[in-house]
Amino acid sequence: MSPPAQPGVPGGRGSKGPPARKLLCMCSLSLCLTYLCYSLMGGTGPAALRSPAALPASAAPGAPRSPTAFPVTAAPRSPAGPPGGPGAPAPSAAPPRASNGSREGAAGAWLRTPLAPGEVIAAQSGAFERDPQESSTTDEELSRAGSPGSRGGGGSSTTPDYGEKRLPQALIIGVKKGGTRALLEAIRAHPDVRAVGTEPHFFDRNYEKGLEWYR
Ligand SMILES: Nc1ncnc2c1ncn2[C@@H]1O[C@H](COP(=O)(O)OS(=O)(=O)O)[C@@H](OP(=O)(O)O)[C@H]1O
Repeated sequence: MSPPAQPGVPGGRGSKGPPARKLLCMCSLSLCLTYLCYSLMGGTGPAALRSPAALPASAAPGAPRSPTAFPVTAAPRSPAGPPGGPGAPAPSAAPPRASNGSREGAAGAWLRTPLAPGEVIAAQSGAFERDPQESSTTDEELSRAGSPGSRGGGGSSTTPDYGEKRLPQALIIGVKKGGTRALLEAIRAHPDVRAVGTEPHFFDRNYEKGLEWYR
């Protein structure tokens, strides 16, 4: 029969409480001091004064510290992002864009090189800007060149600006949203191609108007 342990006596049952609490307090205090020192040395801005509870788990005391794990000291962004990532610049291996705005250069760049989202519009507009001397023809140009009733049939089949009106040598047929416009624009980039600007819908809507209208 052993005597009951006296509180405060080392080795006693009751003596476990106070030292454990003291140890816990010391640990907490040291953690607080560590965090305070870390904030003063490396932290800047109001976020440095956040309480540890507000920190993410990766920045909690005891977790491995790294510059990116701490929200205040964000890692400096490198000027060039990862290759292929969103917003990444075009690879340097890509052929250079034509700077003189020539049709061949722009069209070639459009056809051969992957373009950044912002470049698509510029390249396309450069590629398909047509001067009056160009052989490609749009409906608007045809109607401007001919008389108002030139498509109504019975008129002359020649225009002063574009020569003889001829039936097409090739047709692009496709379902709606099948990419026919993209195909047309790609083919139209060739200087020897004349093409209508809008779909004439001859076979499905305007067949009754006849071939004179279609020319
Ligand atoms: N190469 C290629 N690959 C995948 N998708 C492509 C391609 N070229 C064109 N498109 C898409 O086709 C849609 C336009 O098709 P159309 O020109 O036939 O449209 S229309 O019916 O004449 O209005 C249009 O789709 P939406 O943007 O959804 O309308 C184009 O983005």
